[in-house]
Formats: sequence, structure tokens, C-alpha cells
Amino acid sequence: MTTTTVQARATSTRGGRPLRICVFCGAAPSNSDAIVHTAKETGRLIGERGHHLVYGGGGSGLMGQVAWAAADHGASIRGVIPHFLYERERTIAAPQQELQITETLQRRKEHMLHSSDAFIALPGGYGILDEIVEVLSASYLGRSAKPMVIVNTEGIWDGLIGLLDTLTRFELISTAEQPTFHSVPTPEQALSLVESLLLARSGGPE
Ligand SMILES: CC(C)=CCNc1ncnc2c1ncn2[C@@H]1O[C@H](COP(=O)(O)O)[C@@H](O)[C@H]1O
Repeated sequence: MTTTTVQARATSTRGGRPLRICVFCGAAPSNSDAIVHTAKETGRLIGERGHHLVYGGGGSGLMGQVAWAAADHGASIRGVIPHFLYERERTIAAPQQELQITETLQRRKEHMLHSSDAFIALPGGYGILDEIVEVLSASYLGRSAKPMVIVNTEGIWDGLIGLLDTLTRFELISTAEQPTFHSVPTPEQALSLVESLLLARSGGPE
């Protein structure tokens, strides 16, 4: 499938407007070239495929890499950042974007959940862990049907996936309400999966 075809099909899934793809990614830079590459690739693909990036609003670390790559490839961007993190995560410049400053971290997550069509989680720290669990629990509790795809570069989410399996095995998580999330090795696969999932449910829940 060519990039052009994907873009045309993907944008048609939400009444002709770009897909709003929320990328969760760390504020730290990481010491792994593979992880940095994943961040840049994700931004590049979002721009090249004509999508709209929603992200944490910072210029630092992997977040900044995603945002700059997306901007360099023509994406429109919305950054969502709590007031108290603005100084810390904007010491390194971020690209041109529509900036939403929230009162709290909780409001940031609510805003991201509400204003995105799908979520892609990249490597990150406590913040990303918190954001992944937020989307999973919204799905588990039936409050969101939006797809989430985890990019498992360097196998960093293997532990989390194993933990969820363990909780399920001990029947601490109900299998009936299993939240749907997908784990893939590359940004290319993440974007293609998000596009096909949204295309399949075109006209489904916003
Ligand atoms: C699961 C857990 C103990 C969470 C507590 N800690 C946090 N909760 C929510 N957002 C955070 C937390 N720590 C950092 N963040 C923010 O989430 C974004 C990604 O952070 P991180 O690099 O994954 O870190 C950054 O904007 C960061 O400032």
C-alpha cells in the first residue's frame, strides 16, 4: 500500500478531516538509538500520511523528537501540557503548535482522551505508564472504544504486557471486559494498524 493511498483512506474515516493521533512518549531523551529512531519515525509518518498530532506539548526528549519530525513533514500539532510542567518541558523549543495549557495532569489526560481518535504509546517513563493505564482503564470500564497501539521498541513494554497477563491469569482482571490494545514492533505497523482500525469502524464511536 502506498503512502498516498493510506493517507486518502485514513482521512476519509472522519469526514475528510485528518485523523487526530495522540502520541504518548517520554520527556527524557533515552540512551537508545532504536528508541530515538522510533520517536522520529512516528512523527515523520504522522506528517507524511496527513494526520494531526496530539501530544504532551513539550520540546524535550522523545516528545520533542516526535513533534519536530511531525512538523518537518507537514503535520498540524496540538500540544497539551499542564501549567506546572510548562517551564520544565519547554526549556528546549517545541515546534509551532496549538497549545492547550491545563490546570492539572488529570485534565491533560482527559483532554488527550477526548480530543484524539486513537493513541500510539512509545517508550517513556512514569508519565507514559500512567497514560497507557488511563486509556486501558477507560476501555475496560466501557468509557472509550478508541484504539491504542503500543510500539514495543527494545521490548520495553514486555514487562507491562506480562503483568496484564498475570493479572488476568489470577482473575484479577475480567476477561469479559478486556480492554483492546495492540503491541507492534515498529511505528510503520502502528500507523497502518490505527488507520485500518479507524477505517473499519468509520462512523463508529468518536
Ligand atoms: C505511574 C506513575 C507512578 C505516575 C506518576 N508520575 C507521572 N504521572 C503522570 N504524568 C507524569 C508523571 N511523571 C511525569 N509525567 C509527565 O508525563 C509526560 C511523559 O513523562 P515520562 O517521560 O514518560 O515520565 C511528561 O510530560 C511528564 O512530565
